[in-house]
Amino acid sequence: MPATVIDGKLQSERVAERVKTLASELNLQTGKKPGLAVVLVGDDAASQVYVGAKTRKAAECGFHSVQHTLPSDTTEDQLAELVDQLNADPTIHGILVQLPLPDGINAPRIIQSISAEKDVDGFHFLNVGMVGVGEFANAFVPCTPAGAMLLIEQIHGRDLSGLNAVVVGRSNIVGKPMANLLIAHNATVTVAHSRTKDLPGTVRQADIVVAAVGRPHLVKGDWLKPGATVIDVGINRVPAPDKGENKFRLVGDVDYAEAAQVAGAITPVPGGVGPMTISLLMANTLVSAYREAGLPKPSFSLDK
Ligand SMILES: Nc1nc(=O)c2c([nH]1)NC[C@@H]1CN(c3ccc(C(=O)N[C@@H](CCC(=O)O)C(=O)O)cc3)C=[N+]21
Repeated sequence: MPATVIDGKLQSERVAERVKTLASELNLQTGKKPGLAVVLVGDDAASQVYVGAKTRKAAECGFHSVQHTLPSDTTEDQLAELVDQLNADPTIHGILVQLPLPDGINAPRIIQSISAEKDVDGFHFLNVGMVGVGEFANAFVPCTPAGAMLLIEQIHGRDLSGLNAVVVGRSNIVGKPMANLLIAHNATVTVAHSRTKDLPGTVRQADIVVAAVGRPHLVKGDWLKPGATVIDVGINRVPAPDKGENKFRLVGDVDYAEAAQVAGAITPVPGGVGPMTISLLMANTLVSAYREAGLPKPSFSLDK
């Protein structure tokens, strides 16, 4: 039986609807709007697309949405100055500095200079540490792993006791926080990566596979346990000569055509984890605004 397709676009719209409702309630109660500042340095084409999508979604959710686009020759000190200004701006509850930053800018320094209370990407060491120790009440969880968890929740519920999860990839942005979230939800977690001895055999143990390595079509159908849930975090642009010269298409880290024959449930690319990332950015910003207003934290579990 072919796999259930997990509709990330639909689920992301459900999250965004809830954000929008909660933003308007905040506005009625306090006269304030959640404020999101997105900072783009340079003219990377893919980054421009993503940043535009974030700025637009924030406006759709009824936020105060600002985009700062800086030239590629911006200095690290100039960027740090902008971050300081946004840290001090009471109308801004979330700051996102789009990665990657141009060569010559110390990205870790810039990211760590964002105030932890406005770090809606969840990259500040304070947020990383809180997620690491399972202290979620005041943590911003990175948007991609948080979105992936909500999709997993649609299939397995919130308690993953007794299930084996294999995360392929150990990045600070996805793999490591993903593993922490899965552990917090009682899964038995393996983090595999390029130095893992038997990657196919390791993945075959998984009831839940999260692929986040940035290698197009790495995970094959015969790597999967039949019925497994497959969450494909990869967003790879590959040449698509069938669409014309110099045309590209997006593919995940999973060979979808093969995997869909074996998996129980699978996320597509596009239309899977990507849209969830953007909606969870809105959710984090909303939560930040509620916190600043002294209101109780809203939850974003996607009950069916
Ligand atoms: N500080 C920072 N925070 C980020 O969260 C961040 C970042 N830097 N740098 C780049 C990556 C990438 N990222 C994506 C978000 C949404 C889609 C997304 O919505 N993708 C659509 C397709 C979009 C398209 O067609 O290109 C989909 O998968 O359906 C993709 C990629 C956030 N990132």
